[in-house]
Amino acid sequence: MAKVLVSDSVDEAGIKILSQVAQVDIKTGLSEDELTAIIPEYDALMIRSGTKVTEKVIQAADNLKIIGRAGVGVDNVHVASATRKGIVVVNSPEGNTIAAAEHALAMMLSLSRHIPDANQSVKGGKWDRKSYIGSEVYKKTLGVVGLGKIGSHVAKVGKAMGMKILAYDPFISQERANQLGCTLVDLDILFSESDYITLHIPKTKETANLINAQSLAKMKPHARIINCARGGIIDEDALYETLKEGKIGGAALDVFASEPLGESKLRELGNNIILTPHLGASTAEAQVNVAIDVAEQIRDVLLGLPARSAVNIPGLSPDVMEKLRPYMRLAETLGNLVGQLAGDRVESLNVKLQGDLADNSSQPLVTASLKGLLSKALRERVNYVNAAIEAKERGIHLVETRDATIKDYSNSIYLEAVGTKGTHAVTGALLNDGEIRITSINGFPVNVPPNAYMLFTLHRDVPGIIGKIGSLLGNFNVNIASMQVGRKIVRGDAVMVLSIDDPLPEGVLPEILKVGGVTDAYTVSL
Ligand SMILES: NC(=O)C1=CN([C@@H]2O[C@H](COP(=O)(O)OP(=O)(O)OC[C@H]3O[C@@H](n4cnc5c(N)ncnc54)[C@H](O)[C@@H]3O)[C@@H](O)[C@H]2O)C=CC1
Ligand SMILES: O=C(O)CCC(=O)C(=O)O
Repeated sequence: MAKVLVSDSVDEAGIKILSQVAQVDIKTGLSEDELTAIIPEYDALMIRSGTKVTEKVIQAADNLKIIGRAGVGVDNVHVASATRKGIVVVNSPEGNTIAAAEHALAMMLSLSRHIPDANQSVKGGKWDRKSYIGSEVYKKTLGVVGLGKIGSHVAKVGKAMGMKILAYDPFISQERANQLGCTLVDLDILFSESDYITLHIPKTKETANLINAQSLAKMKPHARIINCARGGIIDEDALYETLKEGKIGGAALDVFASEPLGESKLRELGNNIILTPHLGASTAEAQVNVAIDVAEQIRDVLLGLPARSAVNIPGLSPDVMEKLRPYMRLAETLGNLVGQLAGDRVESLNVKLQGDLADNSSQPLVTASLKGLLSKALRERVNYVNAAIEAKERGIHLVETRDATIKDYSNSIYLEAVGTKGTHAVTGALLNDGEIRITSINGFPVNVPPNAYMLFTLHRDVPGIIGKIGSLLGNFNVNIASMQVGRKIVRGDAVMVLSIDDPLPEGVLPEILKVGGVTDAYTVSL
C-alpha cells in the first residue's frame, strides 16, 4: 500500500480521502533533517506553508511521486528539484481565494477604523472614543496590485463598497479589467493616487521588494498598504522607517520575509500597523476546500491518473485527457522507436502532430514523445514531469509542427530524430480499437503493430533478399512472428520490418549487414 506523509496540519476531510488509497502518517513540526531522514519511505507528501520542502529533502525522496500543497503558493517547495526528480507538485489554486480576499478586506477596514487598537483599549478598561476617529473607504481609491483570483475578488467587493479601483497587472487584459470595473494603470500612478494599496501577486524575482523606500515615497501621506500575498514583496526595513516617520498612514501585514516572524522592529510600531500570523487562508471553509482539493489529486496520482492542478506539468481537463490518453501511448512508443533507430546522442527531435491532434491541447503528446525518446537511456527516471527538462539538458533540439490536414489516418504522429545513426523518421496512428500501428519508417509505408523485439532492414528490393534474411535468422534459431516490406517503387529502396519472439542474439546483425543489397539493419526493443 502507498504511504502518504502529512507534515502540516490539514483538515480531516483530506485525510479521509487519502486513507482510502494509502497509509497516512501525520507528523508535524519536523526539522529539515528529520524530514530528510523519513522521506524515502513515502510515495506522497501533503503540506501547507509550514513545511519547507528543500532541495536536500527532495534529493532524499527516492519514492516520492507527488507533493501536494494545500494552498496556493508553492514557494516553500523547491519546484525545480522536484521537476528534475520527476515529482509532480500540485496545489489548490482556488480553495482559499475567498478567505484570503476577505482577510485583505478585513485588514483594510481594521486599518480605516482602528479596530484592533480600539478593542485593546476597551479590554484594558478604557472608554476612549476620541483617539479612534476613523475614515470611510467609500469614494476612496483602492489600488490592487495583481488582478488574479484574490485581487479580482477584492476589487469586486471594493467596488461594491463604493471605492474607485485602480489596478496594476501586466498580464491581465483591458477587457477583464473593464469587466471588474477597474482602471488599469502603471505602478507609479497606482502608488501616487491610491488611498489603500493591496498586494495580490506571487513573490518572484520581479516582485521581491516591489514596495521599497522609493515606492513608499511616492504614496500619499495617509496611504495604507496591505500585504496578504507574500513576505518579501515589501522591504520591511523601508516600511518600518516610513511608518516610524509617519510618511504614510499605516500598514497591515499577514505575511513576512521570514516566517514565523522573529525579532522584528515592526512589532515596536504603534497603532499604524496591524500584524497577523499568516491567517489569510485560515477559515474553516478554505481549509476544507484546500484539503479535499489536494488530497483528491494525491489519490489520483497514486492511482496513476493525472492531477488537475499540477504546477510543474500542464494541467489537463478530464475531457482532453480522455481524448489524449491512447495517443500518449502512441507518442511514447514512437519516441522510443525513433530514439533506438537514431542511435546515441540524439541531437534533435521533430514532432509533427497531424489531423485532429494538431490543436494546442495536444501539447502533452510532445512531452510523451520526448519521454519515449529518453526512456532507453533513463528508464524509469524519465516521466512526464521531467522529460522536457532532461531533453533540454541533453541539448536535444525540439521542433514541434502541426498539420491539421488528414493523411492516410485521421490522427497520426510523425517523429524524426537525428542521432549517431543518422536521421530516422517514423509515423504511427491508432486503429479504431485503439491498437497502435507503425505506419511508416523513413518514409516507407508499412502497417505493423509494435512488438517487444523488432528488426528493421533497409535494403534494395531485389528477388531473394527476404529469403536470405529469413534463412539467416533461422540458422540462429530466431523465430519470426511477422514480416512486412514497405517500398515506394518496385525494385527500389525498401524497408523490412520483422517482429521476432526473442531478443536478436549477439552477432546476427553483422551477418545481416553482409547480405547483398542490405544497406542498414537495426534491432529495437519496445
Ligand atoms: N495570506 C495567505 O494566507 C494567502 C496568500 N496567498 C497569496 O496571494 C497571492 C495571489 O494569489 P492568487 O490571486 O490566487 O494568484 P493568481 O495567480 O490568481 O493571481 C496573481 C496575479 O498576479 C499577477 N502578477 C504576476 N506577476 C506580477 C507582477 N510582477 N506585477 C503585477 N502583477 C503580477 C498575475 O498576472 C496574476 O493575475 C499569491 O502570492 C498567493 O501565494 C494566497 C492564498 C492565501
Ligand atoms: O496554508 C496556509 O495557511 C497559507 C496559505 C497560503 O499562503 C497560500 O495558499 O498561498
